[in-house]
Amino acid sequence: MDKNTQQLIDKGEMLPLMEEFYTIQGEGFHSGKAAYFIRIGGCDVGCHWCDVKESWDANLHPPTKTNLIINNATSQANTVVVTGGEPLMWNLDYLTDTLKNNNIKTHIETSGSYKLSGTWDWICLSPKKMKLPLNEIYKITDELKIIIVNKQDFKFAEEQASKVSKNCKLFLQPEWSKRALMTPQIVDYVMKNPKWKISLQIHKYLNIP
Ligand SMILES: C[S@@+](CC[C@H](N)C(=O)[O-])C[C@H]1O[C@@H](n2cnc3c(N)ncnc32)[C@H](O)[C@@H]1O
Ligand SMILES: Nc1nc2[nH]cc(C(=O)O)c2c(=O)[nH]1
Ligand code: SF4
Ligand SMILES: [Mg+2]
Repeated sequence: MDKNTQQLIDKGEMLPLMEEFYTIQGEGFHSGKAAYFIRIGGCDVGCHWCDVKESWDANLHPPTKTNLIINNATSQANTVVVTGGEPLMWNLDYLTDTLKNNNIKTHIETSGSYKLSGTWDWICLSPKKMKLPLNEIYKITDELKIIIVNKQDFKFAEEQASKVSKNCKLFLQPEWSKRALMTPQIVDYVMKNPKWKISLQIHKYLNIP
């Protein structure tokens, strides 16, 4: 990569964009809400069940001018969800400052394993055992979303819930390929522990992006 592109990436004026699409938020607290998704490439967390492994190698996703992404988003939506890959691998200050100047709500989906950048109206933290969130994000996270792959993940969920603020919304989401086995266990767990809610990936049931 040339020096100029690298400098623009460092300033957040370019980002390795994988895809952008206007859809319905399918997960968690804002499930059902129309939102423009910006998926930035690059992730080194390595969840074996990740549903966007194509995002992992940032080099496969061309550096794109952040202003172009912003223009596309603001012409279509009033809420943007920044996801990846792991979006916090990149400087998101320029993206979110400009979106907010345009009165767009900024939401992020993150594992929290990199330093926070950007200004957020909504932070959805989905911690991963292989690369835990940095401590700084727990207290400011609006929503904790734990992926349930097996029974041990309920214990992990409670450990992670003990670190967030008391106002943080708590969600358990079945890992997609294990949903037949784990969804009934989540239903049972939520009825016994009603501080949690279940989050289904409704976009996958609706066959939308
Ligand atoms: C693809 S990740 C990208 C953002 C960030 N890397 C993260 O993990 O939060 C977006 C959301 O999808 C969840 N997710 C990924 N693969 C999944 C799967 N197979 N089943 C259920 N949820 C999944 C993640 O835990 C995260 O909450
Ligand atoms: N519709 C829809 N909702 C989503 N919520 C979180 C997603 C993500 O991949 O981060 C996602 C996604 O990929 N599609
Ligand atoms: S942290 Fe997110 S993007 Fe990275 S592997 Fe895990 S689910 Fe996929
Ligand atoms: Mg997804």
